[in-house]
Amino acid sequence: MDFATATAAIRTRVTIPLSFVDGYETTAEAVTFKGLADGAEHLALVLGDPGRTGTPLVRLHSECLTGDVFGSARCDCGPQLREAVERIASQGGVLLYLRQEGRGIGLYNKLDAYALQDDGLDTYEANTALGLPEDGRDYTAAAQMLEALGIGSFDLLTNNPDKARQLRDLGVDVARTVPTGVFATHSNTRYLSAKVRHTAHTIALPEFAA
Ligand SMILES: Nc1nc2c(ncn2[C@@H]2O[C@H](COP(=O)(O)OP(=O)(O)OP(=O)(O)O)[C@@H](O)[C@H]2O)c(=O)[nH]1
Ligand SMILES: [Zn+2]
Repeated sequence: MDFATATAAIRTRVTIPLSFVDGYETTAEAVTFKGLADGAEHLALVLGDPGRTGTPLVRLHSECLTGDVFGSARCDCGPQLREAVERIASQGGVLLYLRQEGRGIGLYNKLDAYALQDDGLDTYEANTALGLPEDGRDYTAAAQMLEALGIGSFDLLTNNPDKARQLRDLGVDVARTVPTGVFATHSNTRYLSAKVRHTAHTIALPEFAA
């Protein structure tokens, strides 16, 4: 890895048994860090055996309190997170749970943006109308976490081309991107189609969402 940021170090590793409401169970090693570039409390979950298949699977999941915790149907973050845990546990790899709520603008700003969306703006236009970036995420801390964990070349589970682009620009060895699931419903179609329009996400939208 070759990026111009100080190296981060592992702070604590602790085992957490995971038990989901649908019955799926696995075990994660939760890892915390010292010296992350943005000072946030990002968390890594090491799942399965990352060295077993030769190519670990990695996901950078940005925090979404409403979707991840409360099951909000305005987005598909909750089902994506659930899918990622199982796929990574099966291949072996790491889920980076990044504290980048609302694509980096924070929870309250995201909810302000939701209110503007209810008046007709799309998810990116609403950020701009608030004087905030469409997508304020920087993945330097993610690169530091992968380096501290000793993850070399890996598959990146994402439909967002900016994640792979930023990591590669930081010198991270993304072998290939693997598409993450898209969980389209009538409630989140505007959110998904805005991703395709604004950030060229590789999402095949179902008929009702296109
Ligand atoms: N500002 C804003 N953020 C949103 C909105 N809906 C969801 N988010 C945030 O978008 C982020 C979704 O992150 P990710 O799951 O990494 O999704 P992604 O960037 O599309 O990338 P992939 O899922 O990897 O393809 C989370 O931080 C959510 O809180 C919205 O309407 N406005
Ligand atoms: Zn979400």
